[in-house]
Amino acid sequence: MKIAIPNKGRLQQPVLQFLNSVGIKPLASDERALIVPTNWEGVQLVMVRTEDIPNIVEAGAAELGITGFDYVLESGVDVEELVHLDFGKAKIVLAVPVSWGINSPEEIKGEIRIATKYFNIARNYLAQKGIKAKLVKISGAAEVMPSLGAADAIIDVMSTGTTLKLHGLKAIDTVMESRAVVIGNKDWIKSDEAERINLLLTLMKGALFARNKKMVFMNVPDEKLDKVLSVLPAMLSPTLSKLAKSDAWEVITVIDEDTLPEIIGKVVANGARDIVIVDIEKVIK
Ligand SMILES: Nc1ncnc2c1ncn2[C@@H]1O[C@H](COP(=O)(O)OP(=O)(O)OP(=O)(O)O)[C@@H](O)[C@H]1O
Ligand SMILES: O=P(O)(O)OC[C@H]1O[C@H](OP(=O)(O)OP(=O)(O)O)[C@H](O)[C@@H]1O
Ligand SMILES: [Mg+2]
Repeated sequence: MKIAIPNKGRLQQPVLQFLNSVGIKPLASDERALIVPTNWEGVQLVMVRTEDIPNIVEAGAAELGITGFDYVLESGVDVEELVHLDFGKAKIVLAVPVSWGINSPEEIKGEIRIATKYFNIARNYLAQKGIKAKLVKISGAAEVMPSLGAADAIIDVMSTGTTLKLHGLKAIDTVMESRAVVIGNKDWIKSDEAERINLLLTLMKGALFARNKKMVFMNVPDEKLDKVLSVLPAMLSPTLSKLAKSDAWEVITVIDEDTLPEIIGKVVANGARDIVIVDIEKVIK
């Protein structure tokens, strides 16, 4: 089975870390190798350009691929969107010079030139909004185009907004939101690999679900148990076991990292003791 992943760029490291959390690790091979074996027998990583991954998967050259959702839309391919991931988050925005003094696309006057590498996404967006524009196709460094005079405005990817600001531009509308996604070839389900691909997808969802979640163990005296349970969330319900040598319970539960400080504060106030917090690797549902 082949999984197409970015060979460079900002998605490469998070994708490798994510695969690592699923248990797939590239085996050492020539640094310049574009097809890399992994510790999973028969699973190979195909290292290609992030924007080429949708086409490679659609063509069936790789059963699975991990890329940005923006590139999936832009390439207009017919692939399965299998698992939406929690990294590579960015927005595609319409940005104009701050000096125009406008705050929305409706305020744009006349026909403008817009530089973008998201040609198809931009064309659809402009048609939908009824904005008259000529698209200037570029392949990067969009922010410099207005000051160069190559375009009046841009449709480009933004995360912190620092690059826009640095170039005297301002986002006036969000065209789409993007993050990394696992895509699959439409025919994969019929392939010999279907069973292994399904196992892999289950592990991926498990690793994703387990992120930012902690397993929490605590001891609670019998008379405090109801009060402690009342402040605990759990996937189904907390697990309870009676401690052998005292009139107390061990309570085991899963807590979201974001809410952990608040909940730990509450259980301590309600009488829980000896609290142990551990990372969860995967949750298979
Ligand atoms: N701040 C950001 N800037 C650009 N892309 C981002 C950002 N945050 C997330 N992404 C996502 O990462 C992917 C871009 O990766 P890609 O490898 O094409 O470009 P890169 O990281 O800019 O590398 P390069 O442009 O040098 O090839 C897109 O799917 C995009 O949505
Ligand atoms: O909102 P920000 O946090 O400032 O990030 C957005 C910038 O990052 C990317 O540039 P990159 O360095 O990838 O160069 P590129 O445009 O040549 O791909 C993107 O194209 C923007 O320029
Ligand atoms: Mg880039």
